[in-house]
Amino acid sequence: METIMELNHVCKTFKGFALKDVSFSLKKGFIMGFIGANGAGKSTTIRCILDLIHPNSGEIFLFGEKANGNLQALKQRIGFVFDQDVFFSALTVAGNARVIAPFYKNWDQAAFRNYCERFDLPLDKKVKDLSKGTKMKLALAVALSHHAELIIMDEPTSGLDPIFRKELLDSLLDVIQDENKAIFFSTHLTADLEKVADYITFIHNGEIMLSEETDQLLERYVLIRGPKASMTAVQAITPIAMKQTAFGFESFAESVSARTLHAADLALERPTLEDIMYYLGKTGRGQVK
Ligand SMILES: Nc1ncnc2c1ncn2[C@@H]1O[C@H](COP(=O)(O)OP(=O)(O)OP(=O)(O)O)[C@@H](O)[C@H]1O
Repeated sequence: METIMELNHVCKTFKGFALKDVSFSLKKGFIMGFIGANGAGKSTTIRCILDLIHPNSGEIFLFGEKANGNLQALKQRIGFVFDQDVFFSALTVAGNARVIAPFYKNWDQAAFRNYCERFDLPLDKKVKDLSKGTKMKLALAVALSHHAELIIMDEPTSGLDPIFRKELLDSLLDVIQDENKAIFFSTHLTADLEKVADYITFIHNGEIMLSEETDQLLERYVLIRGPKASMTAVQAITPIAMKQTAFGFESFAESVSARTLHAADLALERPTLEDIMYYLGKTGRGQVK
């Protein structure tokens, strides 16, 4: 599959924070989730991709073309959603669409109306009177209505109720049926990603800790719980992390190394993405890819 987005050794320094040597890529036909703690550098990375800020070094390619300084043309092929107000607040939803439409060669008014219906968006309501979640729905409807090949979203599900979040995730899965498209989005809601993301990229303190297939990642690690008496056996496999709990201990280890454990009083569990983020972030032990 063809690569649609590629970051090569991107660096950006602010006072007190730096994106360091950020490299990863996304292929057509896939959804990639971008995760990391508050202040890890997700929005900064997305702003670099969209040429809203300029990296100090490194290269970004979109659709095989160098993006820095050339994004105006490429933006036609990108749908983006930010967690901030980007609309004309005094205009209605329909009015905003009228203003935005001419900027996109492939604007599809029928698709926009369809998404408005599907997302329960009131066409005749002024944007300033919409709730935060409804504004997010509008941003999504716009992003999906000009046949973008690459959808980039910064925290699209924040402020959305669980029902709409589910609808949104279903819409993303619909969009990705077209194998020529790809979706990249940051979120703190890792459970959502386990449902839809083919790939996960994890950033920690401005560095990419890992970028790999979600299934592979979830299988790579294991959570081990047991009574204090079994701690020595688990320590012997040199787990990535281990902590005492009220009932014994919890340990986070590579699945491969845990294969040698046979104690009957140990419970081995597949970690969630949140567990993986927590333990790799805390120990700084992600594999740089
Ligand atoms: N224009 C700027 N000038 C100086 N520092 C900045 C600027 N933009 C971002 N930063 C800093 O860069 C760091 C990373 O911020 P960023 O918004 O990329 O994190 P994030 O991973 O998106 O966090 P969150 O999940 O909280 O949204 C933060 O410490 C932030 O204060």
